[in-house]
Amino acid sequence: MLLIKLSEQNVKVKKSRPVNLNLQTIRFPLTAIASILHRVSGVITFVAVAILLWLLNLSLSSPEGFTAAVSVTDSVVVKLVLWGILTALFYHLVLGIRHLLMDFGYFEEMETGLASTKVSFVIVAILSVFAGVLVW
Ligand code: HEM
Repeated sequence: MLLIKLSEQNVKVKKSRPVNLNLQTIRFPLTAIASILHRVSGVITFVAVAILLWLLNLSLSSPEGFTAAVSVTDSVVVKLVLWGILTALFYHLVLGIRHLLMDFGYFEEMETGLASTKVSFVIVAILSVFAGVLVW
């Protein structure tokens, strides 16, 4: 009996809490998405350093190694990976500079923060096209 009463009380307490666990109703603002992607691009860049150092080492090891490195980068999949790495690096760089500017007190208001995010996205898109031209 006591247990039932206690569990009824529990249910009442839980029901009165303002919870919103329906993920489909939660919308992140653009600035939050930019921030999450900045961390993701940082992790991609971190992993990419190992891949690029391996490729550099292979290309510098010997003339045969250089030919091997060239043939590795000849495949479409590897080109796509390299393009993704460069895009992530450009994203991290541009949004990182925006972040540092915010640390200095710029773009901290809602409107300027949103505007600087949009401008950063456009710059990254242009640099991403440039990366594609470099890779292909
Ligand atoms: C090899 C190069 C780099 C790697 C592997 C790297 C990696 C990372 C990672 C993993 C984070 C996320 C840390 C976290 O959210 O807890 C981060 C944050 C950050 N990175 Fe980089 N990064 C690199 C280069 C750069 C460059 C060139 C800039 C210049 C703009 C930069 C600016 C920043 C800033 C400002 C943050 C802090 C963001 C925040 O506090 O939310 N990073 N970096």
